Amino acid sequence: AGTTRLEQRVCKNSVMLVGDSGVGKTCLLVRFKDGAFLAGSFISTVGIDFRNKVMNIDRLKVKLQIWDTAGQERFRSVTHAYYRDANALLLLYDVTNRTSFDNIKAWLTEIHDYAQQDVVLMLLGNKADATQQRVVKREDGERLAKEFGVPYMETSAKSGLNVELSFTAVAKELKHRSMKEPNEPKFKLQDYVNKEMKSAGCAC
Ligand SMILES: Nc1nc2c(ncn2[C@@H]2O[C@H](COP(=O)(O)OP(=O)(O)OP(=O)(O)O)[C@@H](O)[C@H]2O)c(=O)[nH]1
Repeated sequence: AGTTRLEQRVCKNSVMLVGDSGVGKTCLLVRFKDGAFLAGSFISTVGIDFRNKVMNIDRLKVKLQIWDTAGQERFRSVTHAYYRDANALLLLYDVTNRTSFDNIKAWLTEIHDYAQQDVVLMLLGNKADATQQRVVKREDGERLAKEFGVPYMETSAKSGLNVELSFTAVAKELKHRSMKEPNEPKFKLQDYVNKEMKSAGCAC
């Protein structure tokens, strides 16, 4: 008695997906939650929506409440209100859309203005499967991420590339922050992601 069994502890967190309209936020969430890709016509998110997912991280249940925001400008005031409750943000651009990449700096300003100072943040270059239409090089994404000190990787909601990994990395960081075991080394999100991609033999 008195000892908390690690498996029974639940760590609850809110993760928010942000980025321009059409970058693939809804598709990324659906791929992560249901393992499927929403092919066909593009239905823009209205306002905000959320889905829950429980992940097992180092024998601990990490409950993620994932908020899918509308990228369209006209819903910006709605999403602003949700930033302060977010523990983590996945900021997406579309590698086939230069404007969505150029807008990342504006998104970072918005995050700075509205989100918690210590929010876990990761930049994702989505639609990495679309090699023919690609206009933003991986190196450009890497450079930008480095400039702002944000972990980064490319994803594809269509092929599933790095989708699980991006959410796992964020969940691990959140778990480490809230329930660090004594003598546990500090978790470095970018190092974890790099290691996982390397062991998966990812050429990206
Ligand atoms: N090739 C490819 N297409 C994708 C990918 N992810 C999303 N798409 C397509 O991009 C379009 C927009 O996807 P959504 O997920 O609805 O975009 P969103 O960011 O949620 O857009 P808003 O709700 O308006 O903010 C859809 O036509 C998707 O099929 C991907 O990884 N690869």
